[in-house]
Amino acid sequence: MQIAPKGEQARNNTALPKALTLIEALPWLERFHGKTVVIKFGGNAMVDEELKAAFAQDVVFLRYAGLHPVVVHGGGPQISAQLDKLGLESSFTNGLRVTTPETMDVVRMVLAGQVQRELVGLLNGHGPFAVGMTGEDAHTMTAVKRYALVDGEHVDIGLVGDIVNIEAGAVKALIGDGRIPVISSIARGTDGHVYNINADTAASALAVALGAEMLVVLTDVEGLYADWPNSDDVISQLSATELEALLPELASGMLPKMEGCLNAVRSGVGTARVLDGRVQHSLLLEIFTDEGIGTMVVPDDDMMVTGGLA
Ligand SMILES: Nc1ncnc2c1ncn2[C@@H]1O[C@H](COP(=O)(O)OP(=O)(O)O)[C@@H](O)[C@H]1O
Ligand SMILES: CC(=O)N[C@@H](CCC(=O)OP(=O)(O)O)C(=O)O
Repeated sequence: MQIAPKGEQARNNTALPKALTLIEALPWLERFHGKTVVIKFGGNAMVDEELKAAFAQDVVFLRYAGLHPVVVHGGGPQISAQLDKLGLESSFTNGLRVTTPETMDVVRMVLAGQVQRELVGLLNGHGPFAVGMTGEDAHTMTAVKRYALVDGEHVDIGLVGDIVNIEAGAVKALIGDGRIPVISSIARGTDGHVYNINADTAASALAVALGAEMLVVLTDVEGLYADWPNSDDVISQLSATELEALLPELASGMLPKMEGCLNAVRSGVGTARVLDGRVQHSLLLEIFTDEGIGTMVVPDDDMMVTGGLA
């Protein structure tokens, strides 16, 4: 038994700020309780063990707070490292990996066999929550071959797919069972082939199919820079129409992310956010505190609302 001297706990001046921080989360808890949040965890944000562990804590926190988190993960750098180890060439066209059948085997092995397994393991360190799957499972994601548009020409980039259908039943069943689906961006083709899908595109399509409240993309920059690479001023909020106007200027990895955000908010997702995954607990800070961090894309008619409350 431990007995505290009378009044000591109440006078303890470190307690109040902690309580106030918790109370700051109350309106957001009220707002997001029971809502689905699709979180894309980019390969570039998985830079160290501490960050990955903090990410897992945040996702489980969301689950305990009554939200329904769904994780779609990337793994581009991890795939490139493995291809390199195997002496296989790796190249990108318009931010998409040129995917030969041999490359596809490595993509599948790294995403479903390594990255997804690691995230599932970290999440399940907190309880029996995470279930890993790929878009192939239960026909969750169906794709057709995608061509890259280069100087007006359609260029063949191999087994890269565009999602044409999402069958969200399996993911919804997992959510209904209190699980946290962890999904690799691989799809079954209408032609029976297996396709490599950009993970931002997959997360966006899934957010739409699930009727998610929010799409959150964790990457390795603070958000969308207004004038990249010349300045690091981050656009904190923009409307779908404003984003659409910016798309032609965007380069490399940012293009599929912002296209995904645009597609999401134009198709009924409440907001889409790009956050710095290198900042520990950026997910919790974004969802449960008043200071929005990163870039938030809102539907055109929500543009008047500020501070993250779209
Ligand atoms: N306007 C922009 N604002 C921020 N980053 C940009 C912009 N345009 C291009 N980028 C690049 O996009 C990268 C993020 O995309 P990517 O490397 O594919 O990340 P991830 O692995 O998280 O999907 C940034 O590191 C940056 O180099
Ligand atoms: C078609 C295509 O480019 N697929 C990606 C899939 C992984 C991914 O998107 O990972 P990040 O989010 O970490 O970039 C690739 O092969 O790298």
